[in-house]
Amino acid sequence: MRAWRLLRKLGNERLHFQDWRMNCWAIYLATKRQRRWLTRRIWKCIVQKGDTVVDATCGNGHDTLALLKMVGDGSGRGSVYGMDIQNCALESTSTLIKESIDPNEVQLVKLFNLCHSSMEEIVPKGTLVRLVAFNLGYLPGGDKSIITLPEKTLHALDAARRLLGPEGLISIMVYVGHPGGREEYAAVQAFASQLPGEEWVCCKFEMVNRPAAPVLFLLFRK
Ligand SMILES: C[S@@+](CC[C@H](N)C(=O)[O-])C[C@H]1O[C@@H](n2cnc3c(N)ncnc32)[C@H](O)[C@@H]1O
Repeated sequence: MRAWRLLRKLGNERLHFQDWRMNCWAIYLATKRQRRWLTRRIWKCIVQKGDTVVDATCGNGHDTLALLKMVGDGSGRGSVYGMDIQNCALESTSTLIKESIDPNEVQLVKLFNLCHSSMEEIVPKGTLVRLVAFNLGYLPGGDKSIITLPEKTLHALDAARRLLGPEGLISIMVYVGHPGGREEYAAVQAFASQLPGEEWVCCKFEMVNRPAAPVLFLLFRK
């Protein structure tokens, strides 16, 4: 889907929610729930049933589950490759999925204890990935000293770039409020800025009057 079609679709969505809060989409980044809502609305415009997608930071599994619901069509098509470097995160993800999804759909998710910089090792060669989702930072409710690191994140973004098919999306939620967050933001910004404009449309949602609010980067492949 071309970027302008996505924006038009989002614009139509917005018409269903006309109230004072909706004058600016950026307001959707104000709370965690609103951030999730906006991010998933965007993913839904891109992801189709039967697609292959990657969750590069499974955490507690909320994004993995949302992606699974988007790709599963009840006929066994669609795949979600999920990874995290913490076993406890993968266990939470696995439990959430088993509790929330029809057992037939559970097998569409493949979870790996792996650094996202190695994501190319688990996605079968030749597979065109529709979406790669990054939710950076630390595991909510977990050890806050275990965070995503700019160097690994940059390798992972490069791997995601190679895996992504045409009209696909790399979605990156960056948290700037914890130590190291600003450096990671700068690294993601630098990565997005150097992607060629003929092939990529890169943008970000950023709260201009809340410097510590998370920033959503969207890298669309034309
Ligand atoms: C903000 S949480 C993700 C939240 C998750 N998307 C959800 O919906 O609950 C970030 C996760 O990234 C994981 N992580 C940190 N470094 C990583 C790496 N190099 N590769 C993969 N996962 C990593 C952390 O263990 C943590 O669980």
